[in-house]
Amino acid sequence: MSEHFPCAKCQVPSTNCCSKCRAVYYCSRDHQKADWANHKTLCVPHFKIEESENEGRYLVAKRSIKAGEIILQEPPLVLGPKLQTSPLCLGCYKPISGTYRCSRCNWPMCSAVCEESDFHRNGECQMIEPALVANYLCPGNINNLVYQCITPLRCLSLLAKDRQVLDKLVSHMEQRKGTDIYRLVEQNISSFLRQRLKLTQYDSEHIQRVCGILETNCFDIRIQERVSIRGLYPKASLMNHECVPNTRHVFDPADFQIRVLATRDIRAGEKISATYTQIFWNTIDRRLHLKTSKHFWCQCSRCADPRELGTLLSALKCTDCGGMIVSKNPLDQFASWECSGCGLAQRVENVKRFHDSVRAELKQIAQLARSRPELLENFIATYSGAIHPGSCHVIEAKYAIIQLYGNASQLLYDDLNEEQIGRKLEYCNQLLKLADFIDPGLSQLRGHLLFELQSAMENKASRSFKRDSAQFKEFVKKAVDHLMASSGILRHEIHWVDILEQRRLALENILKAF
Ligand SMILES: C[S@@+](CC[C@H](N)C(=O)[O-])C[C@H]1O[C@@H](n2cnc3c(N)ncnc32)[C@H](O)[C@@H]1O
Repeated sequence: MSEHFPCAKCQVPSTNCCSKCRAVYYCSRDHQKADWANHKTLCVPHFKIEESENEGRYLVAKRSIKAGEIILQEPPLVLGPKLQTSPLCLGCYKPISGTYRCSRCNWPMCSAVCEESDFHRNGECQMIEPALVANYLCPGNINNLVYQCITPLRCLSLLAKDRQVLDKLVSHMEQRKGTDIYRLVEQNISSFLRQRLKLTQYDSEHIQRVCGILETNCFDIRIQERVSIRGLYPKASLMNHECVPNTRHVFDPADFQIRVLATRDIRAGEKISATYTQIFWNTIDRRLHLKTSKHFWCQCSRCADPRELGTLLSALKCTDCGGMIVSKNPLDQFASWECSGCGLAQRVENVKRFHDSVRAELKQIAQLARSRPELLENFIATYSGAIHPGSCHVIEAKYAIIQLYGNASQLLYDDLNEEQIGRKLEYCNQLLKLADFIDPGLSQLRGHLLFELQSAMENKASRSFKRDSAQFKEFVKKAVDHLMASSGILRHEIHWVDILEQRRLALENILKAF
């Protein structure tokens, strides 16, 4: 995962950077010391922590940051299973086979190496009696609910210094009281820890606070398809939300360090932000999700603009005049909607109901799409007319097609016809234009879209090989350009490194053969 940059003193490729500013690299401590006289005037950290009444603490750029720069990198404070999880190893977090158990506490794990992992050894392993573990985790009948307790237990067992960092994170205790999640924590975690596992030293209020901190501040970390865990990070968890974020983050699979990267140039004084929602969701859905899960109403520039920065993701088509119906004030969840052409008014409840029904339809179709992709294509055709081609629902359907065509079994490039490949290319280009407004620069979304564009373009080239050699060469060159742009973004993610290299070699060979 570590990238190499030239040592500021001798230019030898190095992976160790100045821990204060992270802007320069050194091959050794000696060279770092020798360069200090030069470097000290330039050594300014990327960010500082500020605080406001409305937003709590947040990160602000202390100096200008270039797109692609690493803003911060740090190990997790706490790591563990999510509230909803299938049984997994508490060391490496891969699904367990059930044949190995920790020699000290009896939890199902993968191996002796996993049972020595720090979070397990210093957390639940010390706190739960092996006999009790056996009760709830008998082979072949593992009670998944027990896994909900692991990450809170790890928080409760932190050493004093780390506990101080944890305690400063927001828990939203007051807002959570009386909610479903509060009741769930009471039943499944607090009572379980105190009554079944006899951990009576922790009162219910304390356990609730820890669970609130986890819900508010955790990052989702993907382990493999359909398996993810959660992690708290002392500084990265202080990034506030914006619906057009200026960072993305990646996790090192070896030690789960987070690395936060600037996706575009950030000016000194600008907030350093992440997104807590799905990027294609419309304004109503994003704001409601943030209010229910993170307890704030987003007021960012994308939310405040009825036309969503010109993308019209949320807009509906007026059935009277064909104009666009948008909210009169998106920051007021009760405000009515109005057609910009004829002034026709719509109650917000009707708009929500319509969006909900279209979303439910798409969800159903998406489950069948691997075997029946034409359902997605029909959905796109229908709602491009009934709403408009840039509606959030149409965009999500197009993104689903991009991911299926050329990747899913039965829908590999050899299974597709030229029209289908043409549509994948068209959708990639449309979504890249959209990304320039809502997730610009070196975002993961743009990285994925460019990668998909590259593969579809290469396939188009292969198909034109016999027909038109000039066109073939032009398509391959385009594919190479898209691959380079995609590599510039995705090379930070370890599972992409080999894939990108394979594609590079494949395209190089195609060009050589030509
Ligand atoms: C992961 S924490 C971020 C750090 C937090 N601000 C703090 O003081 O510790 C998420 C919480 O920060 C606040 N927050 C994040 N983004 C915000 C925004 N754009 N506007 C208002 N509050 C925000 C909300 O209280 C949210 O639940």
